[in-house]
Amino acid sequence: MAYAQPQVLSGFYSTSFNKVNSRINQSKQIQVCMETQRGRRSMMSNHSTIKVPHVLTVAGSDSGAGAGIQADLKACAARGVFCSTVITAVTAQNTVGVQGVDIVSDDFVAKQLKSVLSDMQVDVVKTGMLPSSGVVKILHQCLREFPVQALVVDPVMVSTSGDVLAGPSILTGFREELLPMADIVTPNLKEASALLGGLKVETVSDMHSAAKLLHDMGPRNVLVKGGDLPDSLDAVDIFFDGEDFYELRSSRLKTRNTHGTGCTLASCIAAELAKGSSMLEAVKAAKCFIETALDYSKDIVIGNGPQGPFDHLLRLKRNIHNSWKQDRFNPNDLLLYAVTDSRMNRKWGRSISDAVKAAIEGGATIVQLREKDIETWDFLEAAKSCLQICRYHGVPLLINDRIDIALACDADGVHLGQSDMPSRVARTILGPEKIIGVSCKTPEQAQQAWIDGADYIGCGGIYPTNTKENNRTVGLDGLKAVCLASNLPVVAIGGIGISNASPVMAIDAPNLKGVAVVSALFDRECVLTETRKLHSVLVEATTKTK
Ligand SMILES: Nc1ncnc2c1ncn2[C@@H]1O[C@H](COP(=O)(O)OP(=O)(O)O)[C@@H](O)[C@H]1O
Ligand SMILES: Cc1ncc(COP(=O)(O)O)c(N)n1
Ligand SMILES: [Mg+2]
Repeated sequence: MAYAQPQVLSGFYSTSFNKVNSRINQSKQIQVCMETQRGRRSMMSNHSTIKVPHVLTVAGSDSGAGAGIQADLKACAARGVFCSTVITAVTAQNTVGVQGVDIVSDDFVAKQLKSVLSDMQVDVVKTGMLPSSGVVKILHQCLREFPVQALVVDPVMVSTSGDVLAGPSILTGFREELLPMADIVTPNLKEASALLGGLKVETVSDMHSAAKLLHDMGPRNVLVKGGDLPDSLDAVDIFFDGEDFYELRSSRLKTRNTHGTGCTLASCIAAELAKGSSMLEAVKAAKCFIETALDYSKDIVIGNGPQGPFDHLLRLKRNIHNSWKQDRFNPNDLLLYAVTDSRMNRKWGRSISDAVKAAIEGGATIVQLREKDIETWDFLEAAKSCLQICRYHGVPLLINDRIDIALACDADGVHLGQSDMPSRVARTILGPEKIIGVSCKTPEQAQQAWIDGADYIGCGGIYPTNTKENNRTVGLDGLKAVCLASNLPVVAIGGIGISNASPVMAIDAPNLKGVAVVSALFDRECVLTETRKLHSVLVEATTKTK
């Protein structure tokens, strides 16, 4: 079967996703910027207890720390998820290859599995090196006894260096026990071929066929990874959910440091699932992470062999290198901008921090506290507790108007109106590292905000709204004029919700990064559900080719 040739998108980190309709064989090109795909919906149960998203990896140890358990731990740490470990084998491994394998006994694997699963509220299990059919059987039994939210199976068989990590004896266990209970299986070309009894899997077209055949073995989703596709300019993976095929393409980085990409990809998928992402979102986020991490690490030198490890913790490194400019504000964080309103919270009987927590669980990517009618003391206390929640999830917290509150709680920045403190004065007070946003209705105001050292512009009201009295509506034309005139990223605000966010995002302006919402999230019974719905709408809108 021939598949439509996807167009390769240009630009830095331009992972692209090409949905191929399985029936009519037409393709739809969609692009996702990796930074917008951060899953942030972890599960927190109530005010005082925080449920940490938890992945359990069942895999082998790699002494060189590029792959296996070590890669899984680092990948989960990088994605903000707790990771526990059941070790199935200890390998003596470096950048040259695998010098030895010591298999952990079936009984002791069972003991580790029971220890963790019986006690630690695991959300997602991810498997890597399973060196014997006995281990596959034990895992199958344990997962029946202790069911988890999702199972990610990376059917590791041979290392990149060509050394065997699990022999053909495990194939039956995979086919009969693990794949039918898997939510996703992520074979590379060789593994897909082995699972399919030696079928040739060498081209993108072969990968489509393999994904379909593997899906028939029972897993809910299949990702056939094309890291080893010969002569491919892109790193192409094929995702099949049983209905549609997606070609996930990212630029192929020229680097020797690709040892552990498969383990990392599967762990990232597991981590995103544990945080509440859908499968496709999780896979896209994981693919984007690999591309960024490989690019960041392409020139590092560890070891003398042909297969180096890469650096998973690039974010921490960036901080160490003090390049704060990249880290302090990411314009893509404007995607789903939640603005609180104390009146609405009172109406629905929830605290500010409960509202913020639910919005973040639903996918809010930045939060602004806009509390017009509370005492300073109460505002500061609320800001402190919201900041704790935001920091935990890596979501920036801004304060509306009140520079004093922002400074007192060390929030990430402020949002200012045209009649508040001018942004150039705010910048001198707050210093270079804080985020400053400014509300603008006209191209002139947008130009001024840039001159004054703001980081982003809030443009609105787009549609009529009751949240802000006497607020002139600028409409989609006004938004477009501001975007065109602005050197800064823009977030649209005013009367936007699930039903009308798509046309806003569809205006042809690359610096329009997202929508800010008040009532659509907070004047509703369930903030979490509404935020989730809006998040899906925005992800869909930003991934469609304009
Ligand atoms: N040089 C590369 N540049 C960009 N992405 C890559 C590169 N090599 C592998 N990948 C990606 O890393 C992930 C793991 O793929 P692969 O290397 O095929 O699996 P495995 O490590 O299990 O053999 C895939 O998403 C693949 O596209
Ligand atoms: C313990 C262990 N698990 C998995 C892999 C596969 O990783 P890669 O395919 O990148 O070599 C590995 N080399 N070692
Ligand atoms: Mg690899």
